Amino acid sequence: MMKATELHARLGGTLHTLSAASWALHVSRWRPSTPARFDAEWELHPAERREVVVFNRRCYENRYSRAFGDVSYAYAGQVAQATPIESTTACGELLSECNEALGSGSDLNSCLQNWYEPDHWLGDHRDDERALVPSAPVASVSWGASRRFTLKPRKKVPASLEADAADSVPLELYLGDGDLLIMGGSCQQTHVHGVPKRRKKDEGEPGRRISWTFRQFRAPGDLLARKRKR
Ligand SMILES: O=C(O)CCC(=O)C(=O)O
Ligand SMILES: [Fe+2]
Repeated sequence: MMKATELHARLGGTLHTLSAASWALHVSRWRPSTPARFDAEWELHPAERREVVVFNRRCYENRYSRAFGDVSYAYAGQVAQATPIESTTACGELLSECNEALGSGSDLNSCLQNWYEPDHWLGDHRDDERALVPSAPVASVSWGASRRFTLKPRKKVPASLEADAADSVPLELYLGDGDLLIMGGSCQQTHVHGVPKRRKKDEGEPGRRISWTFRQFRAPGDLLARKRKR
């Protein structure tokens, strides 16, 4: 996997150091939308927000979301049924462009697409499902209205991660139309991230936003092999 500094040299943008072993690379206006493409993608949002179980309570997600990829995966207490990624869709195009951007060896293979109305948001969390390849970066592409995106050091990290989490700092970004964000290193172990509720003082006009988050799941056989070892 390419180092952060190499990726930065290749893609430009701003490289943010988050801790001794975590970083985020933000490239503005990497693959911008057009009004027609944005509207067509917006139409694809599921009719209902997903019902999820958080701390044993049923609730609805504060956004629309849909999983794409070859694998169904457990997410916030339920199993999201993933739809295969078609190469002709925006999701498919952006997935191959992200893999190309990350360089040879990159094998992102799944997507969580999110649709946000101006009053939608996403709480702090880590993309740390057990089925993900932990060393693979997480790449996201945003379209539409700019939204605040926050990365915060975890309050407590296990002893095994203390070295990686050394010098942890928070980061706040605005993700605008076409922006690429790559979270790398130990980011999913050292930090939580989220898209907070919009505030009046936030940058930009309130509007709709779509994001695609690309991640790498282990091959199913690999997951089984790991389960057996436990
Ligand atoms: O909408 C975003 O930029 C963040 C999405 C995200 O963190 C996720 O889907 O796990
Ligand atoms: Fe996430």
